[in-house]
Amino acid sequence: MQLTAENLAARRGEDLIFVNVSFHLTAGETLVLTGKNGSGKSTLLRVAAGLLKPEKGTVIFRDEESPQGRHPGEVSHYLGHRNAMKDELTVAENLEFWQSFLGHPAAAGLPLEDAAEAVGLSGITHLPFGYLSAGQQRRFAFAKLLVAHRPVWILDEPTAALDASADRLFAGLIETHLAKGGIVLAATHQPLGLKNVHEMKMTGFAGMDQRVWG
Ligand SMILES: Nc1ncnc2c1ncn2[C@@H]1O[C@H](COP(=O)(O)OP(=O)(O)OP(=O)(O)O)[C@@H](O)[C@H]1O
Repeated sequence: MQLTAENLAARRGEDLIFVNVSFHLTAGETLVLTGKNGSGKSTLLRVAAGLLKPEKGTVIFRDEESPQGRHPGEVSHYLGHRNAMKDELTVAENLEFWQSFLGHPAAAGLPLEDAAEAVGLSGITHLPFGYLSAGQQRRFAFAKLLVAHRPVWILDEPTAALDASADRLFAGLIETHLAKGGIVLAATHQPLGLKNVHEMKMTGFAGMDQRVWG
């Protein structure tokens, strides 16, 4: 399994945000994007998730099922700054929606209550999402990644609004995903405590600088 980006460039409005961004990740690998506010981290993640068209370049996912390659958006979970949950629906209804929308019967995820337990919040999935605290909401947004299996996780500031125990819990869930051969592409200002992580420091239009972080 591999995720490859070649010479990506992206524009927001009139401005080119970055050019010549390339990376190659195989099963079990993580790329963390760092860089100051506005340097293009979210923009690159949105391009990888297929939510934004690149100005130039390609990003392709390949595995045994699709040796010719497919867009990673088809096989990714995207956790953005927002939680992508409806306040009026219960947690269970939200997760059921994502399970059927993102799920692939051949590679089922966890049952809802198991996913809730995995993020440390069993027993409250009957509550409307809007009743929950910011940290609880973020934990359930993360549970979305567990109810349907997808090999690539694209995470934009996954630990925003979380306490230290949730940071560790998310790091553990990410480690488990990587140990099973998953791929992670994440933007974060906080180290996630992962090992052997590649770092790409976004520097805006000037390009980027690649090194190992961990
Ligand atoms: N829809 C848009 N139209 C025009 N410019 C935009 C749009 N969305 C983002 N930008 C600009 O693109 C640049 C990159 O934004 P991006 O959100 O990718 O940065 P970031 O590195 O993720 O920042 P942060 O650390 O603050 O989350 C910023 O200068 C931002 O103002």
